[in-house]
Amino acid sequence: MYNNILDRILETKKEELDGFQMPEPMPRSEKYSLREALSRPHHALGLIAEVKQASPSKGLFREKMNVPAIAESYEHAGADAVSVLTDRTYFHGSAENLIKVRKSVRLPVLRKDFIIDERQIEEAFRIGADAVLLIAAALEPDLLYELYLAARERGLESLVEVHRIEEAEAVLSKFTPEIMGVNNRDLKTFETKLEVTAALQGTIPEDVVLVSESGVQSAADVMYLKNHGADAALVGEVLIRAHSPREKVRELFGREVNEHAARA
Ligand SMILES: O=P(O)(O)OC[C@@H](O)[C@@H](O)c1c[nH]c2ccccc12
Repeated sequence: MYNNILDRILETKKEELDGFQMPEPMPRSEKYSLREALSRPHHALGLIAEVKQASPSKGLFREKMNVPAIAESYEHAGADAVSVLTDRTYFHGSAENLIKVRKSVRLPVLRKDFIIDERQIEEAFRIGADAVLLIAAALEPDLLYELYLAARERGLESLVEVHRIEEAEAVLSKFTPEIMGVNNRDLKTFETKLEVTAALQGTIPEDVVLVSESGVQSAADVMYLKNHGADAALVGEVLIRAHSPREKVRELFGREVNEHAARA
């Protein structure tokens, strides 16, 4: 029936959109640029730290999540941006979580969801997101480009996510996003291999900010990505599971990685 989890998620998303309610616009605070933040990161490798309570592959990461406290600890640890899952069904996310993060940090906030309809872009704008995720595996190139333009019209940036070279080439044959994500997670097996980022670095143009997503577990992983073309990493599970997200960021992105980069 589904050749991967994404097909199942997208079917649910389409049903959810039938009952879609557009939220009232939040008062917009300052606009933060994700591209700018990732172009001059606090550490040797940029960091988008993720607020994600559960996932289809791993289940629940935490019973309860103090979202403002987690977001603040990310900011104090030197994250360059915060990614917030707003998908409710499979990730226990919510628009409310994004609003809480928006109110807690002075950083770019990325809306992480399965966006297939312009109404979700308008919603992202209204709840205070600075950027949205657009998943190439979920969108035909024309629709992906339309949603990218719809985001840009609202002053929102897009992180265009690919899983393999063919997807990247299909996107790049149409337009060049300012920020691209390489998702190291195989949507069929849920296995993550950081080599996926290394394999794609030659395909993604130099002037595109390259974010490696998923599977980062250690400082060695961060150094590997730094040495294989990534400008930033998007990290969720290890941070959300950590007793102290702030300590975990320091362990993964801190001194050792900065010293290594300085020597390189
Ligand atoms: O928890 P991890 O392995 O650090 O992965 C984070 C992030 O990359 C992952 O949550 C993700 C990447 N792309 C997505 C698209 C939808 C939902 C989730 C994602």
